[in-house]
Amino acid sequence: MARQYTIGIDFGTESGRALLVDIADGREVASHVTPYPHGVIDEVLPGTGRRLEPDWALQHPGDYLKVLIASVPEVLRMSGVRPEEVIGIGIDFTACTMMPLDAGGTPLCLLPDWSHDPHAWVKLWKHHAAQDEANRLNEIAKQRGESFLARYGGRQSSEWMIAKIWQVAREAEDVYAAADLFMEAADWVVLQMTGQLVRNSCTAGYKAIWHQEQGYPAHDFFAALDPRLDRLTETKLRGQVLPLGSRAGGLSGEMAVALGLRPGTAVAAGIIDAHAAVPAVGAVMPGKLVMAMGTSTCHLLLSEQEAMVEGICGVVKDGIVPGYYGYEAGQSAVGDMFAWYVEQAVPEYVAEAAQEEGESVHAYLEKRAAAYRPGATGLLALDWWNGNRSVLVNADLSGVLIGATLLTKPEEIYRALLEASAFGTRKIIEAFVDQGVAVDELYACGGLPQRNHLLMQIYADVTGREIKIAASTQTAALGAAMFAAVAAGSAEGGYDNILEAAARMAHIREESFRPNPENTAVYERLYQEYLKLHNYFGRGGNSVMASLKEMKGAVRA
Ligand SMILES: Nc1ncnc2c1ncn2[C@@H]1O[C@H](COP(=O)(O)OP(=O)(O)O)[C@@H](O)[C@H]1O
Ligand SMILES: O=C(CO)[C@H](O)[C@H](O)COP(=O)(O)O
Repeated sequence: MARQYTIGIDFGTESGRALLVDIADGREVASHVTPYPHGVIDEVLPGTGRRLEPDWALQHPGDYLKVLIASVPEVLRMSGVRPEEVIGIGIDFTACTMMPLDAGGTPLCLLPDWSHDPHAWVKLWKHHAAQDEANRLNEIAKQRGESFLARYGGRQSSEWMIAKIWQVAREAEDVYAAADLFMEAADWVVLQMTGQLVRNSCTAGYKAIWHQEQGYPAHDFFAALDPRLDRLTETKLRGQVLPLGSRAGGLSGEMAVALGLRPGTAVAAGIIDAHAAVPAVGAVMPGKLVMAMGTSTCHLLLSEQEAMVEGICGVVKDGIVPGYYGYEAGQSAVGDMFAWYVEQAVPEYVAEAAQEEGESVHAYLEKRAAAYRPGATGLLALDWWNGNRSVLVNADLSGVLIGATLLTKPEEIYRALLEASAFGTRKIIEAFVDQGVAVDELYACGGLPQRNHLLMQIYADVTGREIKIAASTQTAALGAAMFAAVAAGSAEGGYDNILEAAARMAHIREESFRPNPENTAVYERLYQEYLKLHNYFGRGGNSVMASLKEMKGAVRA
């Protein structure tokens, strides 16, 4: 039988990558990465010289199209696969990464009238400047007893759709008025490929308070937030919400030419990047916690029950795999926090020594940090360099390091940061377990498990659990390629559902990380200290971090 392929495209924080996959067995035939030319725009708005305020993080939508146009033809060229052998294309995206569009579907930032206004640009998932709106939204929803809050761990995050839209309405009323639609970047790219205005149930469910049976919250909730938001859901958020694995449409003629594929090739509804990784490691049944570890970490878990778990990002029925409640929790800086240390804080001699040894600063520090036993550094950190996503859901929180002395070495601090991120994950696991949502096995995927073995061993030791590692280094793209095979359907040689696709296409590595009982015992004690710090700075009205942030804003203004 002729071979058939799908292409999964993973739109990450810094770059997008296309992966061409053989759907018979998930073999990854070719992949190609296109860095976003504009990267993450968090200091100066392009073309204007205008400085952005702290906590802003924007992107250029043209960069996403560059990924399509550069990487898709490239994987076809590298593999020699013919267009007629590609039966589907699927995308996954960071989320909530959203933008305002005009009535023709053009992002406002691409129009000369609006390009000077930061609110016209794509707000990346880690844009945290809508914290005020998120705080107010949470207060109002709580006062009104809105039942949706329980599905989001009790709080909506500043990273998500409604807070971000409300920030536009409050700070740039003209941009808000000019926006015909607000769209997730995932859905906008699908719109560009197919001409179909559809939304996917994954971003709508996790990021925009949409519920499969109840839809969006009622008008009076939005009106209570702000009269301008009154009809938001049937105007600027309109569009049919499609379940995962649906065929959003066929590739348009123009896009087919640009990408080198057949017109009409099935395009799947989009999915959040981290969520796409779940089928890609085969974790399609309850109790398997998948950690998508990169710039940030997303924790994904399936369950047969819906429970109120503190500070989770959300629980969405059928949100990852049909038939189960899909839970998401997360840490908003993981790789980013290590990168901050490596790029901003290590002394020059470390960078020079790493260069002399022909390795990256990460690898150099990892090797040296591995020489310490748990507890030997005397350091403890809170991993809140980009706020706390779970379980405190507060972007105003910031990083802490205690125990430093005149003798503290850079590799010890590096190790303390790795440990802090592991403690953050353990806290999340405990939040699930405390509510009776089972966590039986851990799976890790994303860039970090492949790059940093010490990190993974620390995670196994801190959580006291074995960690299985994805075989693919492109799990999100592989998951997107699986959903593409489902969107194509069995009639075209694809699959009828994601369980079938996962049974054939998912792989994990033979090697896993197992906890070392001696290390686990020491980490148990350190974790209890971590909890004290966590609760001191994160709960009970302690406002140290918020005050510092407020003062910084006021002094810089
Ligand atoms: N050896 C390493 N140890 C720890 N962190 C690393 C290492 N190498 C890169 N990183 C960090 O990993 C993150 C990138 O992760 P990756 O999964 O590739 O990307 P993304 O999250 O954008 O999909 C960056 O923040 C980078 O600084
Ligand atoms: O919040 C998210 C998912 O819900 C983001 O998509 C995710 O955190 C992006 O991270 P990364 O760049 O590490 O893939």
